[in-house]
Amino acid sequence: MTSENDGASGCPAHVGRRGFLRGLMGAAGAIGVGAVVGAAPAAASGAAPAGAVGAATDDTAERATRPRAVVPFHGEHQAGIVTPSQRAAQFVALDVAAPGRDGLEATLRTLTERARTLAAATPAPSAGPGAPPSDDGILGAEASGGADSLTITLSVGVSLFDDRFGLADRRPARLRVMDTFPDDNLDRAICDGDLLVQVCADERDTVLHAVRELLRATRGDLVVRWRQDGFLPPARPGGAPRNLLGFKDGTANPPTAQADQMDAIVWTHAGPTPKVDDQAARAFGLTLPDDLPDAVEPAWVEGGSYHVVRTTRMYVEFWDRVTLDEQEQMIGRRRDSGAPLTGAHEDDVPDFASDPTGDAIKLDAHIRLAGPRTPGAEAMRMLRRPFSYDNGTDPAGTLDVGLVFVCFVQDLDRQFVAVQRRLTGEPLVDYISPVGGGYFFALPGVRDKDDWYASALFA
Ligand SMILES: C=CC1=C(C)c2cc3[nH]c(cc4nc(cc5[nH]c(cc1n2)c(C)c5CCC(=O)O)C(CCC(=O)O)=C4C)c(C)c3C=C
Ligand SMILES: [Fe+2]
Repeated sequence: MTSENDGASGCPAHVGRRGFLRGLMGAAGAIGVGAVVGAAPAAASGAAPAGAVGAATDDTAERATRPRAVVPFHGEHQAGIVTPSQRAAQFVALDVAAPGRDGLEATLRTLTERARTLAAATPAPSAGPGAPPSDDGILGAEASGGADSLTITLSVGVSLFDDRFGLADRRPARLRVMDTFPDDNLDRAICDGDLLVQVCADERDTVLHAVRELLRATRGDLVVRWRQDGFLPPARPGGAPRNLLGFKDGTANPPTAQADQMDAIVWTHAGPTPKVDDQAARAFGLTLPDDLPDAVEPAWVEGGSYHVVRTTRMYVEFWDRVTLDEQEQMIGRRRDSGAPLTGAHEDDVPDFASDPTGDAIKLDAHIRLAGPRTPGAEAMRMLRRPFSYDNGTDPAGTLDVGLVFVCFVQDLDRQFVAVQRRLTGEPLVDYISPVGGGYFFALPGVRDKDDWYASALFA
C-alpha cells in the first residue's frame, strides 16, 4: 500500500516533523546546548532560514522539561508557515490608524524590530529610569520572549491597498475581501483587516506575551479589529493531532521539508500566475477560463504566500449525537486511526480509483471532495495549518468551539477557492459554520537585521 509521508524522513509528514523536533530538543537538553539568550544571536543573525528550528535550554530542572526552541526570524520566507505547528496560536487582525505612507512604514518598522527581539528572546530595550518596565513580566525572569518556538507572521489584507497609503498599484493580484460561500454564516465584525499578525508558540503565555508587546509597541498606530485564540492538542496517540470533531487533522498535508513542493504549492512568484491545464481543471470541477482569470503578480510578492484564515464554529453537541459510522463516512477516514476508509493506516493514500461509485468512501466525503487525487487536483493542493479554538459558550449555553482553519497557498483561487467551492453542500456543513476570518497575504521574509517586514512592498 502506498503511504503519504514527508519524503525527507520517510515518516508521515506530521509525525516526521514533530518527532524530529522532539528528538532535537531531547538531545539539546541532554548535552545542555546554550541558554536562550546564548542561542539568540544565532537566531538573529540571519544565518539559518526562517522556519528552521534551533534548540536552547536553561539551567533549571523545571524549564529543561519544556520546549526551548528558537525559530530563526530571518530568512527568505517568514517563519510560521512551513514551521512545524506549535501548540498555541493567536490571530490578531489590525487596522492601521497611523497617517499616510510614512506613518505606515514607521509602524511596520517598529513591528519588525519588536518581533525580531521577541522571536530571538532578547530583552526589549529599556526606556530608562522612571519609565514603565520594558517588558510585561509575565514570562518571569526570561522576560523577553521565552523562545518556545515563537513565530510572528505578518500578513496584509486588501484594505491596505486602498487610497490611504499610495499602495493601490501594489496589491497582490488575487487579494480581496473574503468571499462569502454558500454555507457561511460570517459576522463581518470578525472578518478581514488591514493586517493580520499570526503569533504561534508552544506555550500560551509566550503567545500572549508577544501579542501584548507587539500591541504596546504600536499603540495609537494599530487598532485591534478582531482577535482569535487557537490551540493544537498533542497527537493522540501519534500522527496528526485531532480536531474537536475527534478526527486527526493534517494527515494529507504536503511535505514541508520538500522545497520544490513548497515552491509550487505555498510560495508566490512574480509575474503571471501558473496556468492550470484546462482538462485537468475540468476534471477537478473548475470551469476555465471564466472561473480562473489570468493574473499577474507584482514583483515584490516573491517568497510570500496567500494566507487564508476561516474561523469555523463546530456544533459539537449535534455532532456528538451522530453514529461513529456516519461521522466516518462524512470525513472519509476512521476516527481512531485516521486511516482512509479504503486503507488500514493513517498514512495510506485513499484509493478512490478502485472505489468509483463511493462504496467505501462516499463521493461527497470531505477528503474525497477536498483531495480527489485526480491529475487536476495536484494543482489545487494547499498547506493547511489549523488550530482548534474554545471561545466559551454562546448566550444559549451552547459550546462556542471550532477550528481556525488556516492555509497557505500560492494562488488563492486555484487552490483555496477551488477546494472550498467543491466542499459546498458536503454533509459536514450541517455540523460546521464559518463565522469569521479573512484573506491575507503573508509578506516575504525579513532577510537580515537591516531588513524589515514590508521592505519589498515599499521598494
Ligand atoms: C477549503 C479547504 C478546506 C476547508 C475549509 C476545510 C475545513 C475543515 N476540514 C476539517 C477536517 C478534516 N479535513 C481533512 C482533510 C482535508 N481538508 C482539506 C481542505 C479543507 N478543509 C484538504 C485539502 C484535506 C486533505 C484531503 C486529502 O488530500 O486527503 C481531514 C482528514 C485528515 C487530513 O488529511 O487532514 C479532516 C478530519 C474540518 C473539521 C473543517 C472545518 C471545520
Ligand atoms: Fe478539511
